[in-house]
Amino acid sequence: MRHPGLPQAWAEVLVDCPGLETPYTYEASPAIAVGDVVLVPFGDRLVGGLVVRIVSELAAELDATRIRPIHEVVAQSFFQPHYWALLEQTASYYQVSLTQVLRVALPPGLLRRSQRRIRARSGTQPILRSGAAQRLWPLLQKNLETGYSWRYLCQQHPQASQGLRELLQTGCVESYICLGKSTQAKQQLAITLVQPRSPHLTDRQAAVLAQLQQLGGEVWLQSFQEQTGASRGLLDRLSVLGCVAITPKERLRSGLQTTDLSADQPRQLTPAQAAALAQIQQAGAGETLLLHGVTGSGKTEVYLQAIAPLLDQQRSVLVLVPEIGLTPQLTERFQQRFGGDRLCLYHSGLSDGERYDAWRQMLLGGARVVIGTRSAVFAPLPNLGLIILDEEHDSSFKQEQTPPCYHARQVAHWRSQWEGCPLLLGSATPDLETWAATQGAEAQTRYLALPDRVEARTLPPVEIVDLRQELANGNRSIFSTKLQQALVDLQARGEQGILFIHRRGHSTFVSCRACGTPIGCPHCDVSLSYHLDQVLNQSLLRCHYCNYTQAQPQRCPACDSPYLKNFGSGSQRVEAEVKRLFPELAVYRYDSDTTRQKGGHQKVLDQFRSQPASLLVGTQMLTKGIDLPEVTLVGVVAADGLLHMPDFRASERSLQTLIQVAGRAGRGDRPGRVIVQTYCPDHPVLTHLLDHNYAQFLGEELQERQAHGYPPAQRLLLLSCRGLEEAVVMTAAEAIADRLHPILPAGVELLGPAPANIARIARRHRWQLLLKAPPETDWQWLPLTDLRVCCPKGVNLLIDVDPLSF
Ligand SMILES: Nc1ncnc2c1ncn2[C@@H]1O[C@H](COP(=O)(O)OP(=O)(O)OP(=O)(O)O)[C@@H](O)[C@H]1O
Ligand SMILES: [Zn+2]
Ligand SMILES: [Zn+2]
Repeated sequence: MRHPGLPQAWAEVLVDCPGLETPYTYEASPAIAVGDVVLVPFGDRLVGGLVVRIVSELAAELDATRIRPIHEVVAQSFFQPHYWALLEQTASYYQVSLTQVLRVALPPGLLRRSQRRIRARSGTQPILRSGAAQRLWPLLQKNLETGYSWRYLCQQHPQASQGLRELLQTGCVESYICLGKSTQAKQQLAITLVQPRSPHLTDRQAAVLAQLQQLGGEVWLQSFQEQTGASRGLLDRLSVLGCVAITPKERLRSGLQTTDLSADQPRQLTPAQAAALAQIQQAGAGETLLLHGVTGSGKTEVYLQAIAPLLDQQRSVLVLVPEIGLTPQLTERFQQRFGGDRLCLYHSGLSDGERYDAWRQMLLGGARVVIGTRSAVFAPLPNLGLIILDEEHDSSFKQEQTPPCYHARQVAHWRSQWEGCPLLLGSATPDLETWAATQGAEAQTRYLALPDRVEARTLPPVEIVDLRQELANGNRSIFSTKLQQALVDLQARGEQGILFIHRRGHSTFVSCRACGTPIGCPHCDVSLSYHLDQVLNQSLLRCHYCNYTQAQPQRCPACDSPYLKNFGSGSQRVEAEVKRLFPELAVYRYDSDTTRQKGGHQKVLDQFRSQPASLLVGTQMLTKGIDLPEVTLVGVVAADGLLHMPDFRASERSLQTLIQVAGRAGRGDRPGRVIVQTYCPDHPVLTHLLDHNYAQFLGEELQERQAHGYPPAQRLLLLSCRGLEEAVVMTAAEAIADRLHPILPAGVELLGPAPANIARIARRHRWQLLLKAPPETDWQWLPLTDLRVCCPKGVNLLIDVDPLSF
């Protein structure tokens, strides 16, 4: 990484100031390397920064005489070399700068919050000139291990910074970065088991010790007292006897709430689970495994048992989940198994301070399990033993719309190789590309299957209802006769059910009966959805892309006719219909409108779970692995909205969604039942839903993709131009096409430019180009700088490697 041979080098430094995104250039000595934490002049101050690039030639627009040198190196290679390599690999693959990767990987303000410290190197004895240096040296001898903060030392002598510089020059002291303790990190008393047995214990004391042991030997004092009823006096007595220690420990702001969860014991594995676990434990460094387990087959139990021995060996585990909505249940299970102290949550819902805390804990703390969403793939865990990606087919692992457009599964794959640990992908409906990698003689990924549900539970039978027939029979309700009867039965038996609808809101669009014009968003090329605001008791039209909201007009904006009609149903309408038809059922809506607040997902699920005869009406969110054992009925109100998406992945996505929704039924002791309503009952996706043969579907779908040259047969890259003025955006896209056509490598195809599926979102027009290439080609030939030059001011170019939406 170092560049000693270069005659003159410049360093691009990411300056740690809020809002600054592009690096600044400084003159660098040959000793400076990428990844160094440095101090640089910025305005009239000195600020911390991170060296992100060393260049030997200065950009033309920069004036060499005005470039200032780096003030000094604070810490060399602050990041582990393979962590840095991972960031560089991500930047290079996704065609973005390292800075853009750093922005998602590191918590904001990392350097600002960190502390610069100085310590003496042992065994050195310098000859010192200045009084300040002579004064500081003996002080540094007093704490050889961690030294003192720069700030503290500066308070010890008026010329301290000069003295410190002299000390640094002699090489007998070193400067390093220490992640500062955040001021808000709370301390709380914890009780730790020291000695489980002692000759003179009373029965009560012995019982309390046994309980502590059962809870894993270390818990928060307060929650332990609440759970066991042990008095503080009794615990203090045990502490005097040397059986326990009661000490303050740091409590993470991002830490888990102190819920009184009972400890959970590992389950006796089924033969299939045991076989999968054995393979995971044999997996080699950097190996990828796919755990394809049908819904309710006990994948999570396999994860838990794969993790436990690693923690005992002081290794860490990273668990990535698609969305935070799914995390409360999963977190709860992990917490019950391992205890809250060994778990850490990391997701974008945390505040900057919380993210910083979590980061610091991960860097400094011992082995632990981190559960997080997409960006947690960059969590700086020491000594990784395993990476797990649960629901690996979920598209929220891919960042879209803002660079870097990375896929956490891809980054996890590289990371497992750098760290030498296996990567375990889990799903009931694996992604076609993941599955394809398990096939054939040169399979890259080991395939593990859990073909059955645990405890001999069966997958719920699926019944398809033809809505055309319902209409012919005079049923104009959104519920077929069969689904209505099923809801009546559900109510009579006091059971729980789920209704799935793929759109939120009340109606999906409003249009004029006189002229047929749908009411559209003024900022996007989509129609507005009808919402009923229960608080304001007002009818609203809302855009699901830019959130533009207006009151429902009285007359058609196009022809002034008063006859407006709502079409298509969303979750709100379904909820209202159920309430009207089945007043005795307790109905809860589970969509992004009702779960917006912190802890909202958990709250809705808890309410639903506590009612005997209840119904959960929800959107896509329902598919994310929630485990509700009492649910016996799943109804899909209209499958059609899913089936007809304009995307080559439409079949794969809709079958995944339907299998996942159907999989919420019959997970407990009572068998489940699934009713799917549709206007096209013969759609191949529904045929495969009926036969529960997902692998066969994937096989057929793979052939389709090969025939049409889509992934995994070909690689894709999307170049998307966005801007306020359509003509300017279009011209930029055409200029890019002109620049690319003459240099396309053999086998690479360029499609477009053309407007995106939704040609305008939030007033920005979108024109795009799609590159298709054989799987072995890379994108390094793309002249990125030139392409950016094609885009005038006001047009943004987004590069999406392996895009998932168009
Ligand atoms: N070996 C086992 N014996 C008994 N019960 C088990 C066993 N393994 C898992 N379970 C229970 O079965 C239920 C389903 O398991 P789990 O949620 O792990 O399945 P899953 O495959 O992750 O499901 P999904 O993908 O549908 O979310 C859970 O309540 C779990 O506690
Ligand atoms: Zn009209
Ligand atoms: Zn809009």
